[in-house]
Amino acid sequence: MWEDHQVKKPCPFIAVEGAIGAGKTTLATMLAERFDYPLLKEIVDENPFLDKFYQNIEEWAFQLEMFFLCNRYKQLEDTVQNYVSRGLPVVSDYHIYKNWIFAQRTLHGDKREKYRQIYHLLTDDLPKPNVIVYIQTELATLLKRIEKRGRGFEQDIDPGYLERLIEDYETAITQLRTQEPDTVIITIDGNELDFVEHPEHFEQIVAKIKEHL
Ligand SMILES: Nc1ncnc2c1ncn2[C@@H]1O[C@H](COP(=O)(O)OP(=O)(O)OP(=O)(O)O)[C@@H](O)[C@H]1O
Ligand SMILES: Nc1nc(=O)c2ncn([C@H]3C[C@H](O)[C@@H](CO)O3)c2[nH]1
Repeated sequence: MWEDHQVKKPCPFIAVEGAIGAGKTTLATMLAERFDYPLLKEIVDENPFLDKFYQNIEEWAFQLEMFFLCNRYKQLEDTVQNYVSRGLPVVSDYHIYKNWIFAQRTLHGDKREKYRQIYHLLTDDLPKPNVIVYIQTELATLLKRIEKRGRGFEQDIDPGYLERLIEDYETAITQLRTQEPDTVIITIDGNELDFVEHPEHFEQIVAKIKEHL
């Protein structure tokens, strides 16, 4: 029974975030299994714009960002309906804010402004994750992981683009801490903690998350 002074914690809605290849899908999958929560996973293989985008970012950015936004909006709408609004936990390998992080990097001028308006219209009233697990990584780690995963269209990604995204993520996480003070943000050192090879590293992450559930 809850005493008066106890505050009931919200149902876990956990998002794993980090730059390209940081290990979001890997960690989110492991967490979903460990906590026995459903996993909300990004669809990559059916994206018709990704390889074109990496060949010519200027030309394809708007189509790609809109595609990601609409897809994630639909996925999250379903997730809210099936889980969040029913008080059921869920773990996701992205946070919707990621759309705006990327769009600010890839879109400029009029297109960015149009995107910004649509982004807010679609996402402002969506329930947001209450726990963010942020995998912080340096460039060398990302390059290694991208190579290891071996997706053809990512092999020629400009390291400068990744470097800027690492900085964009740092800025975004700092902003989220201020804008959403009730959201728990757990930062993981993705260079030092290897939750794939070292079970004890995974246990450390699980223990940290459990403190907030
Ligand atoms: N801690 C880790 N140690 C070693 N390899 C890892 C680790 N985390 C992920 N990997 C490997 O790195 C690659 C990228 O991982 P993953 O697909 O989970 O990244 P992601 O952040 O979801 O990527 P994206 O941004 O493209 O969605 C995969 O081959 C995965 O097996
Ligand atoms: N431009 C852009 N905007 C996004 O919202 C976005 N989300 C993911 N990605 C890229 C990273 C991986 O290559 C690949 C799989 O995550 O897709 C994105 N690229």
